Amino acid sequence: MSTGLLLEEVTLRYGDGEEVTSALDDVSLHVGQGEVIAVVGPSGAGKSSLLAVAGGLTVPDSGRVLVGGIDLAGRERDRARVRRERIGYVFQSNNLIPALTAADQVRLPLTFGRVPNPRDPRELLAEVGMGHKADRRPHQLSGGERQRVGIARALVTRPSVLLVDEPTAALDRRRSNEVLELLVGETRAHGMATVVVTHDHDVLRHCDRVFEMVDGRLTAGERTAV
Ligand SMILES: Nc1ncnc2c1ncn2[C@@H]1O[C@H](COP(=O)(O)OP(=O)(O)OP(=O)(O)O)[C@@H](O)[C@H]1O
Repeated sequence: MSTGLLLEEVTLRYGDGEEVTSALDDVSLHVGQGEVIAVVGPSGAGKSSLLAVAGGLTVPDSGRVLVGGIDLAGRERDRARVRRERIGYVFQSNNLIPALTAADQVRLPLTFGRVPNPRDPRELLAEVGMGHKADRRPHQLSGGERQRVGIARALVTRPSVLLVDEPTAALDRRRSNEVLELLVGETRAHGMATVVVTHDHDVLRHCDRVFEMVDGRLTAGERTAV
């Protein structure tokens, strides 16, 4: 059984006839447990498509996607369960629900269905350095603090795969580094396979490997040249 995240010869096309776009063109990738990879590339290259397929939100036209050894090719109901229990999503820092306190944001993923072995939301907030602000709402938090809450929310189900989209977009250099250190630390401590899509070159030095996506194709990239 493969662990972490495995994509095998994945293709995803949009449109038909002469208007076909290959959003993902024969993409293969293995991200091991405890490993953080970065994906960079120009706008429209297929990075969001990669996250959508890896997260079981979009079913590819061909190829296989395995999350913690589980094939996402099954029924939608099974895929929804894998999404809920095994995949964590972190988006840009403005992705919290305005009316909810930090503690309630982190609890939220546990309200959509049974989760086998959740982490304690308050303990988790303390672990990401937000224990003292657990009762605050998003507008009472800084961008970096909101991002920490978003990370805690993604971790509460103990996911095996963590998908992270532009985590530093709204942050200054110091906050960006802190958020990346947190993501890498959590990835190592909990044996997740973490994929970070980014335009921020500062992010790359925190990652174990860097990939470049161009026209739907994924290739090993250089930390400095991309
Ligand atoms: N629902 C859709 N219908 C048709 N084409 C789509 C759809 N979603 C994405 N595409 C196309 O697929 C390609 C890959 O898009 P994708 O959003 O994955 O790129 P991206 O690398 O995430 O871009 P960005 O950095 O701008 O977010 C693009 O050519 C895009 O126009």
